[in-house]
Amino acid sequence: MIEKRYRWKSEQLREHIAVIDGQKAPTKVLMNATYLHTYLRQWLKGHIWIYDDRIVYVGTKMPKKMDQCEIVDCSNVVLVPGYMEPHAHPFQLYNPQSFAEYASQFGTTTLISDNLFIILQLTKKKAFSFLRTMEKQPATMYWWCRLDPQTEIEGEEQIFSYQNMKAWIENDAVLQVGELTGWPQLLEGDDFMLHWIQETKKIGKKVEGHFPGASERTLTKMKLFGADCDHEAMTGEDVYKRLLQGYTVSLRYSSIRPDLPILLKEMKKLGIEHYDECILTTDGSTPSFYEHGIIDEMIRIALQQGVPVVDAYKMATLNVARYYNIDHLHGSIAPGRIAHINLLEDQLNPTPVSVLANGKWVKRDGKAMDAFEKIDWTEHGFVPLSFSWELSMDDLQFSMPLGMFMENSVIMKPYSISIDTSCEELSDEHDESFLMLVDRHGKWRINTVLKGFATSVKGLVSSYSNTGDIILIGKSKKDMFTAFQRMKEIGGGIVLAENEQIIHEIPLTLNGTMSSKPMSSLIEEEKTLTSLLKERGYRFADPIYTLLFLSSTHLPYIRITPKGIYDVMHKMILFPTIMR
Ligand SMILES: Nc1ncnc2[nH]cnc12
Repeated sequence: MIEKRYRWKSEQLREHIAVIDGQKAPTKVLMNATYLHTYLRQWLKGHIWIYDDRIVYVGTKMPKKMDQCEIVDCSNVVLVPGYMEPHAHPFQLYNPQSFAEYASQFGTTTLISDNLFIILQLTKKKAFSFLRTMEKQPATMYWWCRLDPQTEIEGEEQIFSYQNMKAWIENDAVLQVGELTGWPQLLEGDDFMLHWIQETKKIGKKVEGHFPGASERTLTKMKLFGADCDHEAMTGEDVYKRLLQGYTVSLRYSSIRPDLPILLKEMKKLGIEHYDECILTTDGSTPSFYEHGIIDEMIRIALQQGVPVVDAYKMATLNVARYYNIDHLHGSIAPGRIAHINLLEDQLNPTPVSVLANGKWVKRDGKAMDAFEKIDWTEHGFVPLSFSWELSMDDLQFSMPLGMFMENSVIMKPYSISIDTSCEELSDEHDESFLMLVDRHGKWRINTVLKGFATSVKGLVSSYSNTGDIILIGKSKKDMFTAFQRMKEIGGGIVLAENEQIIHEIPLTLNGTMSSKPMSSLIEEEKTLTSLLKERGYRFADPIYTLLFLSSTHLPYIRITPKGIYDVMHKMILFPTIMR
């Protein structure tokens, strides 16, 4: 439950009215502003009054009372509403706090985020306490609730129990269910999923799909079940199909699918020049992808592709707010809205020089204002991993006949292993590596071979995975062991070892899945890891996503999961895990 029953108490609303009546001074006035009015689709000139965290007036008047009011002359800037990321996965090495803090510097001050890591790792009580803490930050944090774990785990029924689902869906900070990675089950008759879709729609919240490559028929059926939006369009044709079926379409630009420029080009060719039902998402990219911006970067691409200026901004503001039914709070510079405002040097440069979030300066004249509160992670149940079990060299036995062949960063196909895996170290002459997934509590393990990952990565260990279990990949059993021992010592993380030396590590001290460091450090750590892996023969776009999705069953064709090697198309475990 959210602590506050209403966004603003009755007495606060009376104060807002008192400002208009001249009995109280606003806290800030943005004077002589040229600002984008997303309802009128025009750039207007005027003064914007803010009281605490809310815009209370826009127009040509100045307030009667101005004592202790901060007056900001905006004649040299243009103002746009704060940007909204409608589909964040705030746990790609970063954490919800570090991501929000970093995103705010680029003007993205409202995030609607995946609850996957939270629902899998925390009790409901701890999770909701964390959500309440995040509400106190200058960025606005909303959430979406998964209906499936996108992997095969024991105890799924307890995590996605009736009580848990009901509490999550009814939580005021939760705006939608999805993404529906388990939609094939729904088509096959899963009434659990259908029930929660119905309950969600009943209370006016949204349902997001996950329909890559879906046919017109599937899109129609999923629409009939209740899906509202999908972010998996990979071509202009896909966008068209989704709009035709009445979906809101999230246009994506992410580290594994940087599709936006192509989508916009192809949309134009197909005659789609109306953007009101389109929104923009970076879909949980890995840290280094965000080096040059977040949603601001997507607006820039849209402008470069010739999208009309107002539409480019609307896709990042009002369209998102309208989709989620929160346009009374977000998406425009108008009375009643939360004071998320970006100050730009120029309407063609969407990266702001100054940013107001919840009425507070989070960036001023190009400088970060340190406005975010520090989080006590331990209090919220995010602690370094501790292990009460030992890995032994006996665990590193690889006698499986079936391996996983990487088609790209995330798509894996089954193949027959023909190399000798009884040796201590595999040759650098080929691209097959040992692969093991081991329970973070040490109860089970499953070993196979991964083809295509690299030619000379000796030992890579990661506690960063879909389920939080431990992945070991490498040519050398000794180096896999060395990396594992180091990962244990640092309380979780990604560790690369070679010749029994640690050559790189990314500590992930928040349950082994997220870093507590700021994004700027993390970007460097991730870049180093990627270049070390590339030097050793990793040839795809995103090794972090490879690690995350090795056990994710929403992707074809074969996965390594806590229940065993899993055939996605036939929905069956081919080789079960071995108890240790
Ligand atoms: N389905 C998913 N789960 C977790 N992270 C993601 N990033 C992009 N898609 C994701």
